[in-house]
Amino acid sequence: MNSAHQPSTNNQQPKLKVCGLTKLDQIQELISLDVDFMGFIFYEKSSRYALDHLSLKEIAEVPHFKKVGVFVNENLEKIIEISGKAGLNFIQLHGDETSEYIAELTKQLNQEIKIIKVIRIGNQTSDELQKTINHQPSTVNYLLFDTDSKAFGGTGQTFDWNILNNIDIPIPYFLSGGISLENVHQLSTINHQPTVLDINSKFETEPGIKDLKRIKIFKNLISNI
Ligand SMILES: O=C(O)c1ccccc1N[C@@H]1O[C@H](COP(=O)(O)O)[C@@H](O)[C@H]1O
Repeated sequence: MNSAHQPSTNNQQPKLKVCGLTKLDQIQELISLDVDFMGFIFYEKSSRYALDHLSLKEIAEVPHFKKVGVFVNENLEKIIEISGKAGLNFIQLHGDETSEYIAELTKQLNQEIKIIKVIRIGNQTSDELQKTINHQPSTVNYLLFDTDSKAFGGTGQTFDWNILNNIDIPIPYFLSGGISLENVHQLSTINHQPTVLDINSKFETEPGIKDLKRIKIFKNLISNI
C-alpha cells in the first residue's frame, strides 16, 4: 500500500451497507430502499450465519450488484467456492488474515471481486494502527474499521472514532462497530469521512432480523449529511 498517499477528507455523502441479512423479504425491502451494500455472514459461529437461513442459490439470485460476503479466518477454497456459488461482489475479511493469505486469495479469486480488509480496533496506539494500515497489500480495495472483540464482530460496541483523526487512511474505508441512530451525529468529529457506513446489530429486533423502520430513518439521516 502506498503510504505516501495524501489523506483526503472525502466530503461525499456516505453510502450504506446493511450487514447480517438472513431473510429474503427483508432483502427485497432493502433493495427497494436503495441500500448500497448487502452483507451476508459466512462465519458459522455467528448468530447471523447466512447459510442457516438461505441457500447459496437464493443469495446468488438476489438482484443486487454489491453483495458482500463476511468471512473470518476461513480457508481459501471455501471462500472461492462460496463467492462463486453465491455470486458475491465483495469479500470482507474480518479475522486475522495475513498479507500472504490475501495475496493468495487475490490470485485465486475472480478478478472482479473486491477485497475489504477489516482492521479491528482495540487498545493499539495510533502508530501501531498506522503500521497495520501501511502493511496491507495493494490488492486490498477497501479498509473497514470495527471494534475488536473475541467474537470478531457484530457486538454493537463502538470504538473511539477519534483515533481515525490521528492516522492516514490511504484508500476508501467502511466504518462499523455499533453504529446507531443515537451515535451517528458524532460522525462529524471524523476528519476523513468514511465512504461507507456499515450497520448491523443496532438495527435488529433479534440477530439477523432487521428493524426496517429504523434503517429507513437512518438512511434519511445520512442522506442529509
Ligand atoms: O455480525 C456478526 O455476527 C459478525 C460476526 C463475526 C464477524 C463479523 C460480524 N459482523 C460484522 O461486524 C461489524 C459490526 O457490527 P455491529 O454494528 O457492531 O453489530 C459489521 O461490519 C458486520 O459486518
